[in-house]
Amino acid sequence: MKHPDDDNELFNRLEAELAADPAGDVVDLNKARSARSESADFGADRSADLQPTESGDPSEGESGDSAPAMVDRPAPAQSGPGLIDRIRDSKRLDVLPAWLKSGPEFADAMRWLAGHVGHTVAFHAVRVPFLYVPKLVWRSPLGLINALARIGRWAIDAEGEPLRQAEARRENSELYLKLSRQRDRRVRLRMLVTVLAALFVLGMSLFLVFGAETRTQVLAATVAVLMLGWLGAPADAPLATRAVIKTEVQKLTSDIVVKAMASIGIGQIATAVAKGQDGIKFVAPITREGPGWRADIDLPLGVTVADVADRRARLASGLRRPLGCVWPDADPSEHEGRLILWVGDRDLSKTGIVKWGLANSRKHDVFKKIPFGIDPRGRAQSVPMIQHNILIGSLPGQGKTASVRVLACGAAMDPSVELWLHENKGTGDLDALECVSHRFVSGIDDDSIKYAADSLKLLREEVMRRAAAMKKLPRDLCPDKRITRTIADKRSLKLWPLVAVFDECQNLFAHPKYGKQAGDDAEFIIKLGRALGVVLILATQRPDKESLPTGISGNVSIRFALRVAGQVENDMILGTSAYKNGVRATSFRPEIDAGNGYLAGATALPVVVRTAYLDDPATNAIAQRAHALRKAEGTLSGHALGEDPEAAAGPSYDLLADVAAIVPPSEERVWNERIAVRLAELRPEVYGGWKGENVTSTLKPHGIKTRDVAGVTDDGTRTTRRGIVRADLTKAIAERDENRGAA
Ligand SMILES: Nc1ncnc2c1ncn2[C@@H]1O[C@H](COP(=O)(O)OP(=O)(O)OP(=O)(O)O)[C@@H](O)[C@H]1O
Repeated sequence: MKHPDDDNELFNRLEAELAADPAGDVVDLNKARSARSESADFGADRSADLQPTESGDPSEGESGDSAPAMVDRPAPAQSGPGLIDRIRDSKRLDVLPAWLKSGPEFADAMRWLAGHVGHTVAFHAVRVPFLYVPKLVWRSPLGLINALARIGRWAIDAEGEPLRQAEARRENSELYLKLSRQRDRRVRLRMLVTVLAALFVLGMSLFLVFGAETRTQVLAATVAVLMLGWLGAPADAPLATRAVIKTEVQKLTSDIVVKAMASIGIGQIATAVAKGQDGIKFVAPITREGPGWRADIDLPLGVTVADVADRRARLASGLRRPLGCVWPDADPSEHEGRLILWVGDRDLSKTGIVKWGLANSRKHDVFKKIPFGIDPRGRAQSVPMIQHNILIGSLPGQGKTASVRVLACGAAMDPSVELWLHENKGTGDLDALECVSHRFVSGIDDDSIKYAADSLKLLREEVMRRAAAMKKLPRDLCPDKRITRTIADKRSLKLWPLVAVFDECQNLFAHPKYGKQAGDDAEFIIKLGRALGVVLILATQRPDKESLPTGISGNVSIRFALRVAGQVENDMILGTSAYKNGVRATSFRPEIDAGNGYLAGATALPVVVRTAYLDDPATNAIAQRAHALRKAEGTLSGHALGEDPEAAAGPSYDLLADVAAIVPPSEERVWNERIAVRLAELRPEVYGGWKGENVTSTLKPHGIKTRDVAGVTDDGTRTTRRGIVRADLTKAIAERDENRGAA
């Protein structure tokens, strides 16, 4: 294997540092060496350039002060940090492998090991009485003959015969006689041992036949038969077959990688390889990582990981592996030309069903990441939900709904989450979770689309309500102005996480009547709702401008693209320039790669993920657990409690929250006429045309008294008009929330 010799490199640098004379002419040792080594190729062209440098004699060039102009400074002086810095910057490899440090991965490995051992034991246990014992009995006569033959050969020293014969043929009489004498001595001794042993065996046999108990006889006969059966086994037919057959895959070597890299059409690599060089540099030994091999490679200058990712199919061909085994990746902690080439033993699509990390959990905290699937290297991948919005897209039948289901189940397992589910395909893919949904619809008809559009309208209002409510929270409770677990757990604040799923959202956004408004609302929610605990999960099978407004596709933070048709769709889901950067969901194969997609935004760099798969029974089981949890904690609401969707879908607003939103805490007293104007600005469809009297009459039932408030008119006149004190409003809101919390 070809590896860099870091020590050599360091010594070379030291040598160069010592050789460097900052004041005078210096020789760039690296260049000089490489020039020498390459002189066979470039001798004629390069000699002219190199001569002044190699000579180091200014008189050869211009005389006096005008020393030869050095284009390159000595490498160590300017080309990077010094020795200690380089050591300090060097990367430390993990003391423990990743699977030992991660609880779930360790548990997974142990489960696999236990399963493997269990399988092997069961495999052989079943075969002992039905296969292995009969085989041994069958083979025991042959075993007896084999044993006698071996003893006979040993007694007459048959193994020395070829040697003696050879010496006889060579007519080497002295050596032959020596060997013959040795044979005679041996045979005498061995015959004696054999006769004694035979007498002992005969005696034992007579004793066993005539003198021993039946149990001893049976035991001795069994041992004898089994031993003879063992000795009777033909060399090419072992008694036990393997319980597990290893799928042998060729070890990944540097030669294979170099050849493959030279074949993918990158000029610099191909030219270097044609000249007998490598073209690429291995920065670490090729090692096993997960179920595959990992090679860390420095690409030639100017070549990026994206250039290799573009040619993944060619690389797979060069490596003679299926496409689903070959995963070129960037290293986020290194430069653009550092390639991590991971070559799996098995095609990712043949991994089978990936078990969901929470399949057997009782409860989950949505503020933690939600397990989503595994990457090609077998590492668990998860998706953060709070503070994010998620966009999923693919061609039909590639696994969108399946991935939505995983995320929805993750949200459902946190009983504090309010779940709004909209599945506008009408196939009932999310029906299992209906029992825990605050709002739920499944259908493609106009009513179902309207329901989903109403949800977005309601969510928009909810976002505004939450913004006002967050403003009022004391700084110590909410230092970052964003929802935390502590805030979410204070039920009276009504700021718990709200996860709204819109599966097949192209049917909503492209709807002639409701689509435009729904798109605007969704964009508003995506931009503002993140910090307020409102999470949108949108899945579409038609990522184009009409079906997915650019305001949405441009603002979501987490993106998951399963197979898509082309560059435009790819970039709509994964973000601008994703395709150009080599993140290409077009490379997934139809159907075969269902469930495999590029996940962007959840990790530093986009990563390929095979999602966990929850079939109907698994989803049902999770939904039932989530229902029981919500029931126990009293968080079932809306649709799950059988509330009338129409009533919930009607226009709704919270007057007190709205007044609190438009009267800043610094304004202790405010005229009602000013409240009316500001309310009309905030929500014209609700408060348009209101006067001070409307404010007076609607606030009265909430216990907020209107009184005379001194103030200054817009033209500067001091006067007194009817208004409210803000402290009364705050008190009324607190009382109301307390009552609701108690209910
Ligand atoms: N993670 C996965 N692992 C294994 N198989 C999967 C996975 N995801 C999806 N599949 C397979 O792909 C099929 C289609 O999945 P799904 O219904 O989620 O696709 P879709 O993209 O939502 O399709 P449509 O757009 O037609 O609704 C599933 O029935 C399943 O067989």
